[in-house]
Amino acid sequence: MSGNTFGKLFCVTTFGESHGPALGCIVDGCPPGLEISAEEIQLELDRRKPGTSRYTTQRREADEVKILSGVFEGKTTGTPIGLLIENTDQRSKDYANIAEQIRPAHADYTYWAKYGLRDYRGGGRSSARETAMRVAAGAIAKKWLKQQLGIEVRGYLSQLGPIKVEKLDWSQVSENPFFCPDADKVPEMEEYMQALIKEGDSIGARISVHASGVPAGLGEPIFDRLDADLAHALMSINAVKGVEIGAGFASVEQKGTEHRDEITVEGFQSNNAGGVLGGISSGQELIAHIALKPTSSLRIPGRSLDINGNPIEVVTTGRHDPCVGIRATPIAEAMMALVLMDHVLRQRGQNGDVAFGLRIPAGDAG
Ligand SMILES: Cc1cc2nc3c(=O)[nH]c(=O)nc-3n(C[C@H](O)[C@H](O)[C@H](O)COP(=O)(O)O)c2cc1C
Ligand SMILES: C=C(O[C@@H]1CC(C(=O)O)=C[C@@H](OP(=O)(O)O)[C@H]1O)C(=O)O
Repeated sequence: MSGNTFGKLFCVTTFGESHGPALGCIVDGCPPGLEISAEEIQLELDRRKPGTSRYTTQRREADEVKILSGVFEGKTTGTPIGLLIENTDQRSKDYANIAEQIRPAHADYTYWAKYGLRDYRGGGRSSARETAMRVAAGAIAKKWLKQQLGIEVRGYLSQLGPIKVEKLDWSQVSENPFFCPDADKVPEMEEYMQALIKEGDSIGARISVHASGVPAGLGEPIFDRLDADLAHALMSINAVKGVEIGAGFASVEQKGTEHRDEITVEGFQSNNAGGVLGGISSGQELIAHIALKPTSSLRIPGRSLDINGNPIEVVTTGRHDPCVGIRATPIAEAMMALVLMDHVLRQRGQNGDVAFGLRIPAGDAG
């Protein structure tokens, strides 16, 4: 298997390269009867697409999605859903000069080592352009989760380089190109990015994703723990170098009395667990964070080798995101939604829709 499919009962396979004619995916396992339209999927794709602000890659793609199969008279039929997006603004000639060069920190070297050839036009298959299809599939999962269980998956930019976001106002997230939930931080981010773009350098970022309305009991106890599947899904996004669930690495400095989420009749009093205990959802908000590395394609010269091992100085042309994290929020949301839908279907398959045992309120902590 070539590792292009994600999920067990709800599976997504993607195909396509950044500069090929099109990108596509097959979404398999979606139950019949879900009302879904290309327009609804488009709304999610428009949140991710390139070229929408001066702080992202200037490649202009409409990312217009076509539904090829699996939907009849506006409803899913239960058969594979085929989705397609045509590439329209490739400008592959911009990459001719790096066809035989290895960009440090991109996938050029490892694709060459594994396959002995690579599509150098843009990042080829390794370009995050592929994530458009994950967002399209995620739109289906989001709609189904909301309709079936009232689950809502939302994300935001929680840090851009040195700028940390402390305030979480969900109404602000869609009001700025950064997905920043604190309006007061936006001017600082703009100023930071303008200086960075002038320099020609790039920067890392942190994205946080929450799912509300997740019932207790989703997940598996051992290998396919909900948190393990979530970490897998989020780590599979290009440029992700770290995943945290709940308190994550801050747990290292916590004492047990601080970390344990105490329970009263009102519910959980905190959410350090991030909504998962023993690999199974606790009914609290499911919370994850990801660290994205700075973009590797830079116009500032850097030392490297060509594919024959000769020392070179790489200068990358083409159109690139100065901070890939700025566009990663819808992708992280999509991956969380895909995991949740898969686990809801698995729970129903094994246990029916029955809620067993005590239900503890999520509490104010989420
Ligand atoms: C939304 C998004 C946009 C990206 N844009 C670029 C880009 O414009 N240029 C680039 O070199 N890398 C970009 N990347 C990162 C590369 O896709 C990634 O570094 C590459 O696939 C190598 O994989 P790795 O970083 O996960 O090891 C982007 C990643 C994401 C998630
Ligand atoms: C086109 C998109 O972003 C691209 C992600 C990307 C990369 O290396 O990941 C590199 C750039 O494109 P190319 O593949 O042409 O080098 C970005 O513009 C997109 O997200 O739709």
